[in-house]
Amino acid sequence: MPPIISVKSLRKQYDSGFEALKSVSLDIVRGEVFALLGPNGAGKTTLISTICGLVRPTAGEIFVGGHNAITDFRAARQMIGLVPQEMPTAPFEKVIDTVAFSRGLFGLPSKPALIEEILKDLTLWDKRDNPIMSLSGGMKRRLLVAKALAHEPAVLFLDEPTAGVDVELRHDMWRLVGQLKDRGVTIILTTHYIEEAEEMADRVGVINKGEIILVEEKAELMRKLGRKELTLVLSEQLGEIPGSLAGYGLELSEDGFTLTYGYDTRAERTGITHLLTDLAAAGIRFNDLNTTQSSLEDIFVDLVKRQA
Ligand SMILES: Nc1ncnc2c1ncn2[C@@H]1O[C@H](COP(=O)(O)OP(=O)(O)OP(=O)(O)O)[C@@H](O)[C@H]1O
Repeated sequence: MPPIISVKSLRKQYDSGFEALKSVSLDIVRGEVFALLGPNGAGKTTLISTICGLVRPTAGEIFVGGHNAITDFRAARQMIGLVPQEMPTAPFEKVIDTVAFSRGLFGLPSKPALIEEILKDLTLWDKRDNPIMSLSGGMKRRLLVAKALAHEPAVLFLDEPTAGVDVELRHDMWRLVGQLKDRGVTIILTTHYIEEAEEMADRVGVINKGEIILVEEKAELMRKLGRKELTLVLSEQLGEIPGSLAGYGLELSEDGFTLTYGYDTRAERTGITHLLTDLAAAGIRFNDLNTTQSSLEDIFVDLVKRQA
């Protein structure tokens, strides 16, 4: 199946001369949830804004559902719903009117049953006749999603959907993304919260300094780069790691009471049995042990650091 979005050698140089995107190429698979991760200033918003036609690229091509987003802007834009980070100001407008208006902007006939369904899905139906300014922060966020869905887009962009919201709303957003995906909507979200990508994404792309440095299935990424750590809490303080254990690459904590052993989760032989035998031979005893697996967060920080 052809990708629903295809970005080819996209460059964006702002008028200041700053190059925010350096030859970015990326395909988005129909129906997937794609999380775009990157530190502040990496180019996430620039990339999204360029695909959505809000920022003009300096070079490169963008196709949305096969439509060239530059020469056939209207057809491409029609397929996209964009949930921005902030509410455009129309404080006195009624909730239901603003959502209906968003649909009208695309020149589509009104469809009250659809607007009702969207507002109900987003638990805003009871507030439909209230002015926007009377909504709580969380409701305003949901209203932004409702507006973006009003013209029945095939692709939904969520720019930092849960920045600065409480835990409950964050989980609501995650559930909502799941429901939309089930209905076949392709979702692209930017986030600083790795936990969010870990929770929702099928694939993860990492952007840093205007370049996509990695695109991978989330599960594959965690399998490939994931490391496990075995931590041993020692019974007695250890001054230094004995020479007989030098080959394991152990780390001794400053207080001399914790030994950490990192191993590759893919390795067939992790060496733990040998390590424990060698520890016993060296007379090192421990009271407790635990293992931890590196999270997507560790992997991400490591990747970005490597490129610094
Ligand atoms: N209109 C502009 N003119 C000049 N430079 C800009 C403009 N907009 C963005 N930039 C620069 O381009 C770079 C990428 O910005 P962008 O907003 O795309 O990053 P981001 O990854 O979305 O960051 P954040 O996570 O902080 O939102 C930044 O260095 C930013 O200062």
